[in-house]
Amino acid sequence: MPFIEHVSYTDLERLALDRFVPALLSHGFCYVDGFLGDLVGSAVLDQVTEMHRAGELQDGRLAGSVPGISRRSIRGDKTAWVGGSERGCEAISFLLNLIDRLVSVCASRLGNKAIRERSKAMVACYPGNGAGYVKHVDNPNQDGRCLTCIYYLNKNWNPKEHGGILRIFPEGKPYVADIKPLFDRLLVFWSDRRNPHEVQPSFSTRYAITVWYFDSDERAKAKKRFRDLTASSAEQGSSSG
Ligand SMILES: O=C(O)CCC(=O)Nc1cc2ccccc2cn1
Ligand SMILES: [Mn+2]
Repeated sequence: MPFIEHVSYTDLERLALDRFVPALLSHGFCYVDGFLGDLVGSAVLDQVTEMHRAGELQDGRLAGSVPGISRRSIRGDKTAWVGGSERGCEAISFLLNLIDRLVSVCASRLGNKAIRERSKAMVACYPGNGAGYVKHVDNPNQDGRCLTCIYYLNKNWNPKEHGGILRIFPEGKPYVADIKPLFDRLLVFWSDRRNPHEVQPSFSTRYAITVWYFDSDERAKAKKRFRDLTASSAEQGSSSG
């Protein structure tokens, strides 16, 4: 059996191995431009703008409502959750399939991560009224989310005029990363406390699609903790009831 000189990797695998894996291991985040190309990227944008026009994007929810503080002052996005098989989401589904393949190539090289499942896709729109998203960590308490992947859809975005920068504050690093939400840009970062981030006030309509990939072990433990929590609170309820 002759030694194989080189295994021909697809562009996607090259992207994963040469760009995303090294950057995630050293900086904790990585983004690439031209992920889908203009034609397919524009098809995704058209489907998202149609969802917005059709009123399918609703105010983003907060974990707990804080009396006296408007939700909008914390996060001003409007969102819709998409599985990908809905009618009119074919281009979004293609995007999700590509990100799935990218992450699965990365997963085997990102240490002991068993990344086998993900959330639905969250289509988000900041309406451009100055709303943003205050500094936060996506997964501060081991809920299972391991990687955050955000695909941006904003053509001719000028931060000086439109704001809307995603600022990441990488834990323990002496710098911040200012990321423009540019059309056809894919950003991936660790969802945990390594990457606090904020969306600065946006003054033009700002679209993005986010998916979270789970570490199956952490996810299973989180689900068990939740089951035990609900079981014990139900017991307390019945005993005190
Ligand atoms: O659009 C961007 O550049 C990032 C916005 C962002 O951080 N969104 C976001 C949205 C979330 C929705 C539900 C739960 C947690 C969440 C964490 N982050
Ligand atoms: Mn976030």
